Amino acid sequence: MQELSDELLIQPVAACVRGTVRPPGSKSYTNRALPIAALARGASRLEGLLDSEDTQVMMESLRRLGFSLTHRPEGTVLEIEGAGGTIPAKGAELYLANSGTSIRFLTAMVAVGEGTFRLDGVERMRERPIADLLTALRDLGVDARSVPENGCPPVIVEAKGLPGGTVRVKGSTSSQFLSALLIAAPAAQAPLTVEVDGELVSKPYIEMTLQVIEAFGAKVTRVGEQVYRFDASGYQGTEYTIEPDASAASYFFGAAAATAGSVTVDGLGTSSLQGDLDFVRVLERMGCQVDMSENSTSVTGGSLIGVDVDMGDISDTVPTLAAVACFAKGPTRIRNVAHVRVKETDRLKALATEIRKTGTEVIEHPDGLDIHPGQLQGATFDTYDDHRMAMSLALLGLRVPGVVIRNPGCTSKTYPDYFRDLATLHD
Ligand SMILES: O=C(O)C1=C[C@@H](OP(=O)(O)O)[C@@H](O)[C@H](O)C1
Ligand SMILES: C=C(OP(=O)(O)O)C(=O)O
Repeated sequence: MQELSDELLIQPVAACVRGTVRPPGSKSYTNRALPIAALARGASRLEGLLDSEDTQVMMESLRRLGFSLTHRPEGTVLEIEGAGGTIPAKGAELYLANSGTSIRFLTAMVAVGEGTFRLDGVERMRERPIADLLTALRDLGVDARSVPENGCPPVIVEAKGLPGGTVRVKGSTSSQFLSALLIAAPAAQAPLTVEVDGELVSKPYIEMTLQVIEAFGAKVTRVGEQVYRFDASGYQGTEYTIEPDASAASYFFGAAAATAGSVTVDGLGTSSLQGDLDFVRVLERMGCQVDMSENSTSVTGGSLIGVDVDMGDISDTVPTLAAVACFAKGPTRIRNVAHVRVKETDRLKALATEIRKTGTEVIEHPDGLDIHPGQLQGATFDTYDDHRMAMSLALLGLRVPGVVIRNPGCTSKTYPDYFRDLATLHD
């Protein structure tokens, strides 16, 4: 873990960034593999997992739920003894900080157990919606409710097993509600069919969820477009390797683009299902060269042109693009990402506020941003306790002198060593 003070001055590169990086394990895969391994029969061994706040709160919660987790000295290897579709603890209080995946996945998971489970997080978590998931659980017969009755945490689940049947869930605010039900479904008491009700944001995460479910031996039948049937036969423990995080990789690709440099990300290539790897296709449209092999991806920057892009499927990379767009010739329009207003912070408002400090004109739309690049000046950026604000705004400092990141330690949510790794690319 890096020691960081309250403010970090970003050193501009002399010419451009160059090098190879391997970001830490994927948060999304780690936080799927952990609850699934806990629900499985027998032991699992997870390799390459992410060790950061979002995964620590998941691991700590699984311990509180009575599961046995053993970290190997290698750090990124963990062994976990599954309980065959049950929850050992008869009730627990779980603290999930500001980890959306953790609180959503665990809210559905604890329904398979017995007892009273309370799930809560930081102040901001108490503003992040979970109502659509609670509604779906109640429709299935689970007593699950928002304590303040505003559709947000804290949440209480009075569990007595997850019934089978058919359930519809809304996915227009977050895909995590659907993923949560899919993860719990193989441990239901009877066959369960899960259907998406209406529009679904962040779609690629659903393929990731299904991939992990199947890797742990559960059978899922795709009955129709966004209709999934499970036969309640449960999960089987296994050895599972987690690839690097594609959202984290976006900052290094962004660094190559912003400085007309060249960066290779090791461990992520054509074989990856992580939607955020498609961020490189946006950079390609802006004028970068992208080279992908099965297990690595390289981006080489050149002169950049602005783009008009729908980021609904890859919304965690909105802050990265917003930063890179400041170096392009011509405006960039980011569309279809109203759902980023309910993440760690309202990212559209926060990005507009902070990027304007550089002298760039930014227009905030209900579902996106317009960025009109101009002469850039240094600025001290507030980061709103949002790891992605800190990681993306730092890219501006690679070229603009005087960029300071406030509370750089907030990257510990998903990437504690981010600034150390970014510094390895300096020329
Ligand atoms: O399922 C996942 O692992 C995630 C889904 C996305 O959330 P939404 O579906 O809420 O957009 C993404 O923003 C988050 O970082 C991780
Ligand atoms: C939105 C994010 O995370 P989560 O929803 O899991 O808190 C993120 O990592 O950008």
